[in-house]
Amino acid sequence: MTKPVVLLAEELSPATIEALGPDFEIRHTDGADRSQLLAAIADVDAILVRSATQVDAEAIAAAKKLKVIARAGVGLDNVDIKAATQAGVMVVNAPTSNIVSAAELTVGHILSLARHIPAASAALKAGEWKRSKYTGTELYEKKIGIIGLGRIGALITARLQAFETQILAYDPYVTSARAAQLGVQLVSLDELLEQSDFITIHMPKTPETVGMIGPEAFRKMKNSAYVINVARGGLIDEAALFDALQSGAIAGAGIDVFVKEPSTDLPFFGLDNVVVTPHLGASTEEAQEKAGVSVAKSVRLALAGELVPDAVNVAGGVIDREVRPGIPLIEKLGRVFTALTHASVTQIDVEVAGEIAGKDVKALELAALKGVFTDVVSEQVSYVNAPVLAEQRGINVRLITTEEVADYRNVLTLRGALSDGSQISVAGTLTGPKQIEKIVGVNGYDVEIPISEHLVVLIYQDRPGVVGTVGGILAENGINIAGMQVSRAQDGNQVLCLLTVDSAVPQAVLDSVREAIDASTAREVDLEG
Ligand SMILES: NC(=O)C1=CN([C@@H]2O[C@H](COP(=O)(O)OP(=O)(O)OC[C@H]3O[C@@H](n4cnc5c(N)ncnc54)[C@H](O)[C@@H]3O)[C@@H](O)[C@H]2O)C=CC1
Ligand SMILES: O=C(O)CCC(=O)C(=O)O
Repeated sequence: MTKPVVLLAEELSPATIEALGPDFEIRHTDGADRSQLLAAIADVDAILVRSATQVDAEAIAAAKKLKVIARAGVGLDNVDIKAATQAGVMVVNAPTSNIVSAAELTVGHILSLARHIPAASAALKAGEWKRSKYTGTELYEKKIGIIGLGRIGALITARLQAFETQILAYDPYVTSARAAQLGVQLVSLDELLEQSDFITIHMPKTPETVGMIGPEAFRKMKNSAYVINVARGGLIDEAALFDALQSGAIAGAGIDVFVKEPSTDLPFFGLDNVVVTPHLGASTEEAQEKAGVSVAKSVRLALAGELVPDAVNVAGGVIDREVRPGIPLIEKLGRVFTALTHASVTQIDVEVAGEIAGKDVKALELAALKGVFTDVVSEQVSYVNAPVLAEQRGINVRLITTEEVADYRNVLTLRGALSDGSQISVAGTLTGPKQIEKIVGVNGYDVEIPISEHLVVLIYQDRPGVVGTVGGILAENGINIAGMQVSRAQDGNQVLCLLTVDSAVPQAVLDSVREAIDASTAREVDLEG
C-alpha cells in the first residue's frame, strides 16, 4: 500500500520526522522557490512549512491531494486559510511552540538597545575601547508599552516585571480583568505611544494592523523611546522607521522581522541605533523541536481523518473521550441520511441525546455533515469544508442536545427537512462493551441493527410473504443477507425492512425488489470506502 506523502518545505527540527514516524513517505523541497514548490505540492497529502513558504490560493489549487497544511510556528500570514477551507484542507499551527523563544528574543532586543551591546561589541572587536559613547539606560522603573497583549505579550510582561518596570498595554481585544491579572495597565494607543520608554509590538499581521506604526505614531513617541518588532514585518512602516531613526525622532529600534524576507540591505541597516536579527524569534533548539513535534502529531491525526485540536479552520477543538466514538458513527449516519433523501435538503438537525449531551459535541455536527456530503460532491469532503458545503447549498444546520433519552445511553440522530415538504431521519447508537455501531431508527421506524458496509432500506405495505420475496431475489443474485429487521409504523400498515448484506446490491437487483414488493422506498446504502 502506498504511504501518504508529507512534504517538508523548509528546514525543520529532526524531531519532526521522528514524530511523524514510519507511516509516511517524506519528501523535501525548498518552499521559498516558487516553481519547486508548485511542482512538489501537486501530489502530496500534507505540507509542513515555517514562515518562508507562501501557501497561497495558487499553491493550494495546484495541490490536488492536499489534506493538511501545517505551520511549524505561530503566524499564519503565509497561508491562505480561506482558500484552504474552500478546498477542504485543514490548516494547523503550533500556537505555543515558540512563544517563550520569541518573548526571550524580545527581551534580548530591549537589553541590547538599552545597553548598546551589539554596537559596543562591534566597536571593541574593531579595536575601539569606547566607554562613554556606549553609556546606556536602566530598565528599572521605565515604562514598557506592549502593543498586542496575547500569548507573547503576556510572557514579556512577566519577564520584564522582574526588572521592576511599569507595563502599559494597548490591545482592544483584551479585557481589563485580564490586564489586571497580568499586572498591566491598559491604555489607549496614543497614551502608550506618548508615555513609553520601550514600545514592543506583538500583534498578528492583519489588514487592521499593517502599517499601524507609521509616521504619525513615530511623531507621538518620546525622542528617547526605543521600538521593537519581533512580531511581523509590515506592522511598522519601514520607510517611516528609517526617517524616525535618522531624524532622532526616536532613540533606536530592534527589528527581527521585515516586510520582505530575506532582506539584507534595507536603508536602516546602516544606522548605528538599530539592532537587527534575521527573523530569529523562533530559532532555538527548543522552539523548533516543540513546533516540529506539535505539527507532526497534528498531521498524523489529520491524515487519519481525525479532528485536530490545533486546527485553525475547524470548530471541533479538543474532543472529549466519551464523544470520540460517536464521530465515526455519526459520519456513517450522515451517509445513510443522504442515501435516504429523494429531494434537496433544506434543514438538517443533528441531535445528540443522552449522557454525552452535556459535553462539547460540536465535533459530532462536523462529522455528521462530512458524512452527508461524502457521496454528494466530487471534491474531497473534510471536517473543514463540510460546513462550507452546507452553507453554499443554503442548508440550515442546527445542533440540538438533550440529556433525555429513552432506550439507550446515547442516541445520535440526523433529522432532515426536504424541499418537497417531507422529513427523513436516521438514528444510531453504540452498544455494549465493544461499542457496536447500530442503527436504531429510520424515518421514525424503530429498528436495532449493527451497521455494515452494505445496507438496504425498503418501505412497503405490510402483507405476508414480502420478506420471502426479497430474500429470494437477493439469493438469486448471489447476495447474502447478514441481518434483517422489520418494523411496523405505529400509525398504519407501512413497514420498514432494514437489511445488512455481504456485498453491494446492483441497481437492477434493487429495481427488481422494488417492483416485486411494490416498495415506496428501495435504497442501497454503500458505506464501503
Ligand atoms: N519573530 C518570530 O520569530 C515570531 C513571531 N511571532 C509573531 O508574534 C505575534 C504575536 O504572537 P502571539 O502572541 O502568539 O499571538 P496572540 O494571538 O496570542 O496575540 C496577539 C494579540 O494581538 C492582539 N491584537 C490583534 N489586533 C490588534 C490591534 N489592532 N491592536 C492591538 N492589539 C491587537 C490580539 O488581541 C492578541 O491579544 C504574531 O504576529 C506572530 O506571528 C510569533 C512567534 C515567533
Ligand atoms: O518558523 C519561524 O522561524 C518563524 C516563527 C514565526 O515567525 C512564527 O511562528 O510566527
